[in-house]
Amino acid sequence: MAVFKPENVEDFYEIGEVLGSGHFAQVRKVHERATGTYWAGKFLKIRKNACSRLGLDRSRLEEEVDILHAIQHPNIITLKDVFESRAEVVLVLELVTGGELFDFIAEKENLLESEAIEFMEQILKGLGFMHSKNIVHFDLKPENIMLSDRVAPHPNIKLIDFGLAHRFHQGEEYRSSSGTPQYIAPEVITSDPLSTAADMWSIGVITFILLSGLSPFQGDTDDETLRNIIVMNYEFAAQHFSMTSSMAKDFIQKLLVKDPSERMTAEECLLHPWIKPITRTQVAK
Ligand SMILES: COc1cc(-c2ccc3ncc(-c4cccc([C@@H](O)NCCN(C)C)c4)n3n2)ccc1O
Repeated sequence: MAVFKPENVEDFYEIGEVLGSGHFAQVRKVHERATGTYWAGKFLKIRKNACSRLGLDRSRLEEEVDILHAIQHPNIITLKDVFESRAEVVLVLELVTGGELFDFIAEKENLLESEAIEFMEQILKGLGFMHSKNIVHFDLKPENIMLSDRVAPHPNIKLIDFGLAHRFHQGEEYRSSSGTPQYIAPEVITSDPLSTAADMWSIGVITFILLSGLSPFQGDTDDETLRNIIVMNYEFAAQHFSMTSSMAKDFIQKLLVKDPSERMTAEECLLHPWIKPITRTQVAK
């Protein structure tokens, strides 16, 4: 069992304002007493025993911490410290101040293709790095993609929330029904073995949203959304995609593929002409 620092987190950090909260977790701004640096503290309630339904399972949290320790990348949030008290664990994380990509899109409705490409390239670099270490996020969505500084001309992307992430071991078969309906791959719904390809489906959905402001499979209920995914019921509606390049639509179509083995990988996405246009000299050859 992983051992986290038993010291009181408040001996080292002044606890500040709430940045956001979820079921069993709250994110707060924290001020490091020794250096004056600001960080983000993710405060998690941990189940007191296996029978309790209140709080998060500790083994799940240990996997999240192991994964965060294993992936140091400019486009993935950095974990600095972990403290544990009676029924609470605190992850001290790199603070990002640009908010969620979700809010950035909401304010702009949809992005220019050039802006979407810049964001997508960074997301794919972080994802490609994770996948190269056999780590899969399993909950990619605009809310879990944050911007370092939204007013910067080229905001830096940070992937967060590895609460559903999994590190695959050689030959392991892994199934999970967790995730957010709008973004989950068909194989998650049908409880088939999962792989890094499940993240690539989510990237297809996120790209569709970045360019149109619409969610390709969203129905009036979660059941309807899941049905739409299984039957691949989506379209590039003319009124929302009339100005979208054919390359962008080709990129999405090569990700929203039912067979996981046929989907583009993160590395293939980074070489797709929508992300990496063929240069004049390449054309001349
Ligand atoms: C590593 O895992 C997480 C990191 C963070 C994180 C890391 C750094 C950081 N700097 C600022 C914030 C922040 C700012 C406003 C709201 C939130 C949070 O409540 N919403 C994040 C997305 N949500 C859907 C998990 C987080 N964060 N959040 C949040 C949730 C996580 O599961």
